[in-house]
Amino acid sequence: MELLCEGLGVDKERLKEMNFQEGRTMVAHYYPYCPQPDLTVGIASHTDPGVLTILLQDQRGGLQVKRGEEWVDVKPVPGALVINIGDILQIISNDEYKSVEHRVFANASREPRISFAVFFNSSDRDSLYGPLSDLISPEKPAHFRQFSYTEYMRRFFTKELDGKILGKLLHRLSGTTE
Ligand SMILES: O=C(O)CCC(=O)C(=O)O
Ligand SMILES: [Fe+2]
Repeated sequence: MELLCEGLGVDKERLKEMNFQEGRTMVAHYYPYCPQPDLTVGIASHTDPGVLTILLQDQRGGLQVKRGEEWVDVKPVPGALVINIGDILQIISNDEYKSVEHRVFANASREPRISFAVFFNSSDRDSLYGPLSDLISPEKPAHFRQFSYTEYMRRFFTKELDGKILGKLLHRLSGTTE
């Protein structure tokens, strides 16, 4: 978190106040062998809703991230952690950081695929979030409106996972703010 604040040039107390460490959740994923991997997916394309995700994947592979219009394999490296930027970081950084769209193929290998993710989310569900005031200026107005985490998660879970939903939900510049 301190590195993030340094990168953004904002006071580290600003992120501490948001209690993202306390709102962390760990999830274990188990992808069983899929005999017809061309007919389905492991996890459909999505961005993670929180601030950051730390992910440990095993050696089977299958995780991809979207770079521009291209899907790129995230090759498993023993002992390496994958850090994903989530939607909330994109919002509070006023688009300085972009959340990453990713997906997982169905597991074609006979052995199950296992991954562990730690999601850093807000623990304070009712406070209002939006771009940090230090990052807003006449040259760079707020790209997102204010919202509570409860509102954001309700919208996240009532939409199907379909690529990047954040722009459609809260982005002021896209013309589709709901
Ligand atoms: O299993 C993986 O490698 C990715 C899991 C994931 O994207 C998620 O839990 O949000
Ligand atoms: Fe994810």
